[in-house]
Amino acid sequence: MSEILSPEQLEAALRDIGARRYHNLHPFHRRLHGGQCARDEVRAWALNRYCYQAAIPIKDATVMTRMPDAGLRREWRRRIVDHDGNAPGEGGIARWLRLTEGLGFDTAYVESMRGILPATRFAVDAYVRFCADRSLLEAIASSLTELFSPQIIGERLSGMLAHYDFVSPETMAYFTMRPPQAAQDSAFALAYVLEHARTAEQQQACLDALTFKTNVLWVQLDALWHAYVDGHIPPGAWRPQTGEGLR
Ligand SMILES: O=C(O)c1cc(C(=O)O)c2c(n1)C(=O)C(=O)c1cc(C(=O)O)[nH]c1-2
Repeated sequence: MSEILSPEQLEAALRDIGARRYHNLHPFHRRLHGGQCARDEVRAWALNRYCYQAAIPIKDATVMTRMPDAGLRREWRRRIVDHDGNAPGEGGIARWLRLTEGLGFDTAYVESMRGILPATRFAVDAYVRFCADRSLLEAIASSLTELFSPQIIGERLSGMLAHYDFVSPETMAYFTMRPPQAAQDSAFALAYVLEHARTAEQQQACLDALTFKTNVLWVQLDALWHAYVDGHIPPGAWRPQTGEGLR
């Protein structure tokens, strides 16, 4: 049986997973941030990523149903408001739609999710299901990829604004708002995991949950590359050549 890690060792092991497996290492992100993506590749990325964004508050509502403690729910519900806002047109999802709109998409088409890659759907569904089926501790640990997101978002914002004339600070506003929210959310989730993962089994389950989540993010980029860089677009997914979904 493996040894129980100290909180410091557990944190180091979690951060090591990020260093080795987070999607900033994926070649699609290098291409996106480095300015090598064609406009349709950026469009495909934003379209597919909408599916992830739209599922996050559903995931967080699912996590909240597992929380017996009002204090914990009060903390967690902020995540839902961050994405949904308190009124139409506010919040992260609305800001994401400003990006897809700025890239030329019809918003109703994006919201319909008709053109989403099957792998995106499967990965996103797997994340929501994971948070429904596993322990609360594992569900919270699976959100810890957000420890690593402020850095990638910073690289994305500066890289994309420098390289692409079809995005602007206004259409990329999602990424200006997100890092402080992610830092606050992940600090809370990390403190929770370090406090509650006491046995070696629980600690290993948290490490596995974070590994699972890095895979959720990674396969979405694999699928984008296969479809839109290599040109193997699956049946039913968005086809740039047809003008489908574009205004
Ligand atoms: O742009 C990114 O690379 C990135 C990564 C992640 C992540 O690491 O899961 C999230 C986000 N963005 C994000 O915007 C977001 O709202 C978010 C919520 C969560 C989560 O697991 O609860 N991850 C992420």
